[in-house]
This record gives sequence, structure tokens and C-alpha cells, in this order.
Amino acid sequence: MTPDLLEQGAKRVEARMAALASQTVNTESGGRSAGLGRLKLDDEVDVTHGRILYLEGVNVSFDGFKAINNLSLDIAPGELRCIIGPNGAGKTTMMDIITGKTRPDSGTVFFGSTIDLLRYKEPQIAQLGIGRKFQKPTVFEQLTVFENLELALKMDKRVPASVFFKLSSAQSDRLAEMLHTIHLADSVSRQAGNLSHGQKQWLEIGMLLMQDPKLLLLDEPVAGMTDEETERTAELFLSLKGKHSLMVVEHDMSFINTISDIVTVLCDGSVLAQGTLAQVQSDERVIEVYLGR
Ligand SMILES: Nc1ncnc2c1ncn2[C@@H]1O[C@H](COP(=O)(O)OP(=O)(O)OP(=O)(O)O)[C@@H](O)[C@H]1O
Repeated sequence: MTPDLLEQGAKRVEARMAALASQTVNTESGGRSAGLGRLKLDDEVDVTHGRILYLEGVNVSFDGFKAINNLSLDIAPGELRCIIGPNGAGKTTMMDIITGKTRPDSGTVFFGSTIDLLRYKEPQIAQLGIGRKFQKPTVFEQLTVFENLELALKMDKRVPASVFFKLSSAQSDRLAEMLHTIHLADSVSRQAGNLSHGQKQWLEIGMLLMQDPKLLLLDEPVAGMTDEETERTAELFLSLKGKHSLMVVEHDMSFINTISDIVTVLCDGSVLAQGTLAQVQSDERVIEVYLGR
């Protein structure tokens, strides 16, 4: 990461942020930005160095307790990375750092080669194209599946009233395609509150995908799902791999076995082991702190 690259990246992002503030950016849907108020920054994430996410030497302490301890990790564009580790390993805190919820005491956190995430606040990081899915589904229960996805397209915090919003044909096509991707094409008119837990999770993932995130962080996505829902979620994630970069925190080993390429094991706030699931599962240190519990 050269100072030049850093400077160029920071300048580009700052220009876009300034444009957002003055509402002069050309976006889809008649001046509103597509997605939940997020700018489209398709050309802004420089992955020429082969990394969409890069953490180096990150430290965070809470009241003297080191939750993240010299953590270094990187993810390639289009990769589906699984993160496992015992309770308290620092998985959630790591995601909090990437998304700007928690500020590290020291270290480096980059989105691509040029965007220093530590310069930005949580909403700006979402605008840059990092989506996050928490463990519990959060959809608009009173609205239909279709309306939830439509809302994900049209909601724009800068535009107070969105009553004049009308889907373009490209957006309608995209929405229809999304319904298939998230296995909800047959439930388009159902109220979200009446969906199963797994279907709500898919719907929320669909809402995030409508914003076309570059990187999606997912915290225990299959917790509480039936076996069938878990299988379909695995299919969904495998279909997203390559188009999006994904970081998935999970405890469900059979799910990880189905979806993973590289698995990172976190323990005591840093990387304990990394490799294929078979490799980390046969690592004595991993068995001792996590798998052999
Ligand atoms: N805001 C906070 N204040 C104090 N301690 C915290 C805070 N956030 C996290 N911790 C501590 O940091 C450590 C790492 O927590 P974290 O939630 O990141 O772990 P985790 O790997 O996500 O665990 P789990 O699998 O149980 O969700 C834990 O010991 C936790 O108690």
C-alpha cells in the first residue's frame, strides 16, 4: 500500500462523499440512489492487489481486556470466507471494526488497496459497499416480500418523500431475479411477518443484495434454520460467491463444509489457524480450543 495509492483512494472517496452531501450524484431511479441510501461506487474499490479486505495488526481492548489482539487477515475479491472460533474469540468485534461500529486502538483496516476504513464512520462504510447481516432477521414484518425488496431499492435517507418512486423496468427485472435467488418467488405477496425464520433471513439477505454490496458480512446466518433451509442457504451463498465477497461467521460445521474454501479460526482475538476445513479440523490447537469442546 503506497502513500500515493492511499491518497488517491481517499481523494476519490471524499469526492463521492461530498457529492452525496450536495445530492449532485447521478444515480439510478431518477436522482435517488439505488439501495438504502448508498452511493454506487462500482469503480472505487481497487482490488488490483488481490484483496478486497485487508486487516493488519489490529488491536482493541475493552477496559484493559484485549478482545482483538494483533489481528491480521485478508480476503480476496469474490471469496467466500468462513470464520469460526469459540465464544468470545472476537468474531463479532472484528465485524464491528470492519463496519465502523468499533474503532480499534491500533492497526490497519483497508477496503481494497486504497480505502482506509478507519477514516470513515459506520454509515459511510455502508455507503462504500460493505453490507452487514446480524444474526436476527430484521425485515419489515407488515410489508409483503415484494414491498420489502422494493423498499430496499427506493429507500433513500436524503429524500424525505419517496411516494413518486416507480420501479424502472431494469429494477423490476432485478427484483424478479432477486426473488428467485433468495428462493421467495412463490411468496412474493406474502406478508414478511408470516414467513418462516429461514425465509426472513433470505429476505433480509435479498434486501442487502439489492444494494449490490461489494463485501457482505454475515453473522450466524443459519442459526435456528431447519435442515432444509440450511441446505438452501448453502446453495444461495454458493451462487453469490464470485459476484460478491462474503465473510460468514458460523458454528454449523456441516454448513461450513458445504460452502467453504478457506476457513479462518479466531481465538483470543487473533488468527489461530487458517486453511481448508479439513486442515483446520485436524489442527491440534483448533481441536483443543474449539472443536474438541
Ligand atoms: N463492548 C464491549 N465491552 C466489553 N467487552 C466486550 C465488548 N464487546 C466484546 N467484548 C468482549 O470481547 C470478547 C470478544 O467478544 P466477541 O463478541 O467479539 O466474540 P465472538 O467471537 O463474537 O463470540 P460469540 O461466538 O459468543 O458471539 C469477549 O470476551 C467479549 O466479552
